[in-house]
Amino acid sequence: MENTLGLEIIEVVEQAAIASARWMGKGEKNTADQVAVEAMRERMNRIYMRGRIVIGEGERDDAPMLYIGEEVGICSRPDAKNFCNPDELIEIDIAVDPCEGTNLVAYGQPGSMAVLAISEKGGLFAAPDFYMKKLAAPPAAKGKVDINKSATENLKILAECLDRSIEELVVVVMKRERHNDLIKEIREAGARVQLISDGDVGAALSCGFAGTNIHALMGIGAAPEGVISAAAMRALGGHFQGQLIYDPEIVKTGLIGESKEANIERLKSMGINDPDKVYDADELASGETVLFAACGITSGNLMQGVRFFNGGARTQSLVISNQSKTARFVDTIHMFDEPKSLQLH
Ligand SMILES: O=C(COP(=O)(O)O)[C@@H](O)[C@H](O)[C@H](O)[C@H](O)COP(=O)(O)O
Ligand SMILES: [Mn+2]
Ligand SMILES: [Mn+2]
Repeated sequence: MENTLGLEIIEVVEQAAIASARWMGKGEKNTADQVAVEAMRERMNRIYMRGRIVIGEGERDDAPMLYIGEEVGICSRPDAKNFCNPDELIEIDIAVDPCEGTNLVAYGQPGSMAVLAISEKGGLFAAPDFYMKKLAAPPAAKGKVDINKSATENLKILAECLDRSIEELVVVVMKRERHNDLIKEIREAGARVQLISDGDVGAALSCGFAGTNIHALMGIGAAPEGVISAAAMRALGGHFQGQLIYDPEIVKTGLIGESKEANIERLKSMGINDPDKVYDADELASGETVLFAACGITSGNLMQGVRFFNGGARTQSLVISNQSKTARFVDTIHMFDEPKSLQLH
């Protein structure tokens, strides 16, 4: 599954990032998102694969493209037999966020990226469009920190695992009213907090690498992004746990239905009978093969954003595979027409 797909998905995220980056700083988040979706879908549909979107642009936006359940890839087409033998290809599930951090792109802020995760059919948790309480931490703390423990306890464990003091830890938390108590607790425990407005996939991913100066992600973000983060952390060997949040009182945004009871029913109808279950990375991304790819739209901790020059652009991407056990940073020059020069950096 991995061989050529690992290379093709780089181009998928690159094309989405380039399209979105053209709208960087223009204050139009919907356009920045839409062009990324179109570019991602267009490139994805040129891959010889039988893919199905399990996490996509679906529920929140009622999107017409890359919606949950959409079949993608040449070998999913009705006329597939003219191009490939679909029976020889395994079916794969795909989780996408063509523009993760649409606000970041629209306002020219750091940390936005085009991302996707891939596994065999059934290998990615088809998370409902709910919120998710998340805990991400570096590989050294895998299985040691625990989302059921308090932030204070986890910071003590994390400090031990990373052989540093709590004061030397940085925790990323989304700047939301629902996190006021969490932020207070982290600060009182002695750690430092990096508040972000958007983009918790990038924050989770940053925990997987030493040198980012980010040691944990705590708090509540969106569930689909949680699955994508889990896929990356599973492939990297980092820690990730997620727990669905279905009580509108907790998230304080009113975006997940009117009542806790109705949400529990909705989860049941999706086959989720234990709404409080804590999922770890191996459950959210359970497939034998898990591939993750991201391309920076605006610059972040791990990747530079898209840099346009006369006739071309330069991108930086990251592809992680649990099979080849590689985290590959890919630096690409894209030649649109005939550039007068090729930008080296
Ligand atoms: O920032 C985010 C937005 O993603 P996108 O719409 O693709 O640009 C995600 O990283 C977050 O996980 C999440 O969507 C956010 O926390 C939702 O929470 P809220 O803004 O409080 O409704
Ligand atoms: Mn997102
Ligand atoms: Mn998005």
